Amino acid sequence: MTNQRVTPEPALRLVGVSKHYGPTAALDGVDLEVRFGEVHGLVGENGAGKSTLLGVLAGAVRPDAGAMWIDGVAYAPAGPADGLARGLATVYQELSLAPHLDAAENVSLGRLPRRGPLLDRAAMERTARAALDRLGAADVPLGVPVGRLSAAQRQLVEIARGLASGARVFVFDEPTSSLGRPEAERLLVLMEELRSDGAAVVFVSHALEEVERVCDRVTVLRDGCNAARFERGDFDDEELVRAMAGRELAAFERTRGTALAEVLLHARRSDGRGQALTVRRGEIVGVAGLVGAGRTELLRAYFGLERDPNWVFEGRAASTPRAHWRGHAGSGGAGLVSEDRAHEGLALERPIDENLCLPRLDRATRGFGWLAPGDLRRRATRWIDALGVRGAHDLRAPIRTLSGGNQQKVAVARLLEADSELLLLDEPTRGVDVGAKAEIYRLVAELAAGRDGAAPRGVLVVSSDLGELLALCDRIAVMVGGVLGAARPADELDEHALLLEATAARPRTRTPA
Ligand SMILES: Nc1ncnc2c1ncn2[C@@H]1O[C@H](COP(=O)(O)OP(=O)(O)OP(=O)(O)O)[C@@H](O)[C@H]1O
Repeated sequence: MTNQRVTPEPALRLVGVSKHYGPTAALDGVDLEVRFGEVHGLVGENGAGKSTLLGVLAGAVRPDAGAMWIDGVAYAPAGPADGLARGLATVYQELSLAPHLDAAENVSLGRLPRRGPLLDRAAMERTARAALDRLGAADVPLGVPVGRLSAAQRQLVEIARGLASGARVFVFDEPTSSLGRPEAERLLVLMEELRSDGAAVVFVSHALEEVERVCDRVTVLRDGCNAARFERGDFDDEELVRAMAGRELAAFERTRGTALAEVLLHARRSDGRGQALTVRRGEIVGVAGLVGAGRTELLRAYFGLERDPNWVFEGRAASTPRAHWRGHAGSGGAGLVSEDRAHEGLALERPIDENLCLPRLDRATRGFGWLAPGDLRRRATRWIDALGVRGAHDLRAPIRTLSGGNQQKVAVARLLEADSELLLLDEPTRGVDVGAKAEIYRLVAELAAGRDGAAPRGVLVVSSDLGELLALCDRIAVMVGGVLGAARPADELDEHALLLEATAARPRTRTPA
């Protein structure tokens, strides 16, 4: 009796969890076990069921079948508050805090301390400060609405909220995908620290090298089912990809393009600071930099989405971008894939096929042609096959029913479908799985080279994924504090060099000494 081994209960146990949406089995009998003191990876292709599983865990999605336990005690949440009450904190990629409340209020939300009839602001600040200090996040301001904080700071507030409520299970939903490299590194270290403190950490990510680095075990989902489970040391990212896809995937390797003489875009700062950026027909140019360096602002200024007297634009595609803004793409001119697909990229309530073919529909309704329903379906199906869009059984279903990564594939496909001369891609593969990433790179490279006898296009890519820029681009410039350095051949650069330049206190000046 005294010799009996005590098996500690797993932090989290799920058995046979299922969730159907009409004919789609988002989850089909999924099992998951996560221990205290481990970081557990959860990976799978776009549409594999990861977000649905997190929704079930957080109490936001009601499963059709299955059972769950937290620390050995049955868990059947009726809503998101139940998770936190049972010590489970979910850190979402999108803002899930109350944006108009500040960090101190968000950390104590649901458990606001009172002194008599009044809120005890001093106690709230003490609690928030203590939790943020534990995270080494003294730089997060307490008195600012969290809607105005950076993505990285908001995540820290969410983790602080979990810590303050005594959470022992932390679930991270693609936490590094909207962060720059330094913030992503900080978050990975934080997850490791939570593990050292004995917490259980679930890490959902498409960044497989990060998964390989920090995870003790990894559960792989495919088509809503368990596909594999790996222990640390038993897998590498190639093995993960094979388990996710159920087949070998061809890696993307680009033969560098040949830039033609024609300048499609020439962007320079009106105050003469830094270098000008030129995109010629036939080439892919990348812009690296930290989050907040001003890269997105450059694209938005070009499109006239924001009044910005800092930038002057010239070149063939410079005169008409605004006219082609509707639907984010158009014939001739330039087209943009926005980094904010939910608000600016897609019409979430409109059908999948309309979202895909919007540029053509736009022209059709303007009297430049007519798109028959059969034609719409054919074009949409072609893209769905080319990019492996999962879950698009019914092309007339609203696009919000697709998983996040599959929505992103549609946003990119739509731009590829338009015949813009200049493509501007802002974080084009955020949330996209490895297989589809390679497919998107291949299609973009083909467009730059001139496919099926079409004229070569020019491409400008903004990305926080340095590997992506190095794989895809002919030349890469780094932006620091709104000022661009010189675009240099990608072959002469590596991630380290780009990161060094991006984190330099001052940008390189026009005339090196
Ligand atoms: N509200 C919904 N209505 C219909 N289908 C849905 C709904 N939510 C999810 N689905 C479907 O369930 C499947 C699983 O989606 P889920 O979002 O869980 O995938 P995921 O693994 O998180 O993908 P991603 O990596 O792209 O975020 C997909 O086929 C998706 O289209």
